[in-house]
Amino acid sequence: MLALGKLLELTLAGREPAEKTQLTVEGVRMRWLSEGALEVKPPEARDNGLDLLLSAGIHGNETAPIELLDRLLHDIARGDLKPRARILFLFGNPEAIRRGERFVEQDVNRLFNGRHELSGGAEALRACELERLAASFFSRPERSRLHYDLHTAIRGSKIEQFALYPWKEGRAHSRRELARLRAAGMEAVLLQNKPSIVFSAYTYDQLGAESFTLELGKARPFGQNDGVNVGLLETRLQQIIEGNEPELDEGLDGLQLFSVAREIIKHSDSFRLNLPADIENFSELEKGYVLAEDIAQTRWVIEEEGARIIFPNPKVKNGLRAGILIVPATDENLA
Ligand SMILES: O=C(O)CCC(=O)N[C@@H](CCC(=O)O)C(=O)O
Ligand SMILES: [Zn+2]
Repeated sequence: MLALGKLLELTLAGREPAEKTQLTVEGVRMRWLSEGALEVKPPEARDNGLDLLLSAGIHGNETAPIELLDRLLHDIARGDLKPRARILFLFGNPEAIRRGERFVEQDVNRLFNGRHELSGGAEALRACELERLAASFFSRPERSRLHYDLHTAIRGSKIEQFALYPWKEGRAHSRRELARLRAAGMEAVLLQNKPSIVFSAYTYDQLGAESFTLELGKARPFGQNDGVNVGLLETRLQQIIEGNEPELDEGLDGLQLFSVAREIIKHSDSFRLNLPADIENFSELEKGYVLAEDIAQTRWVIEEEGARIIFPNPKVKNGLRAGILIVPATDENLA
């Protein structure tokens, strides 16, 4: 296999490759751009006009998605997977990946859309670099742009695999992309309804890509991901890469849709979340339940019918999201 196919090994070792560009037997050009960043370019005659950004390891302990991208890259480097799409592979937070931790000082996925400019440190610089790499990759006009930012969650989930679809004023969520996600094994999609500071929101909002955060299961260390079944997603990604994806109809085939009712923001060290430590994502919450309490007698009381909680995390820094309250949504506003 070509050395550049070993992007993960290089990243884990903190090494730069001796040769920055290599050609596979199929004439596919692989170009190392920076730590954890590799561009794959099919020969001109085979290029189908899709620019596909695949990122993982924005959180360093979420290893199943990193292993998935590593397998795809190996297959390309060996000539077993023959891309028709141009692809950018990104391992988001190399130092956190090496340490097996969500982040070192700051959560990189809270530093996009301008936020990295408001702070310093290695992770703010990395968020800036990831924005620059994505912007340069998605700078070619007249091409389709697709970004999947792959994650696993801190806790178990009543709905194992789901996507979060960013929001932008005046732009409708695409039914076709939802059908594609369903075919890739996603069981639910959270349709966002306000701007956000995560990576997928940046590429959606600023770079015009169809972008998603995908949650694939529970976060575990490298080599312990048998319980995370990425089979359907892996097959669909191989098809997208090779440009032989089966026709998608517009049916959503049981895909559950949710929208955000409220984001629970932790304002102070007095913040208390009234949920058991082992609560699963998508757990339902009764009307009237006091979900959280914070400084100055602030109380978060459930008022919504059919409310559920995802990503509850009282340990986040003050000012950040400590959970999302979601409610069922319909498909009526899809384009
Ligand atoms: O399990 C958790 O609490 C977090 C899992 C995770 O990292 N999720 C992403 C979602 C990004 C988005 O909102 O699109 C995150 O919190 O960064
Ligand atoms: Zn994550």
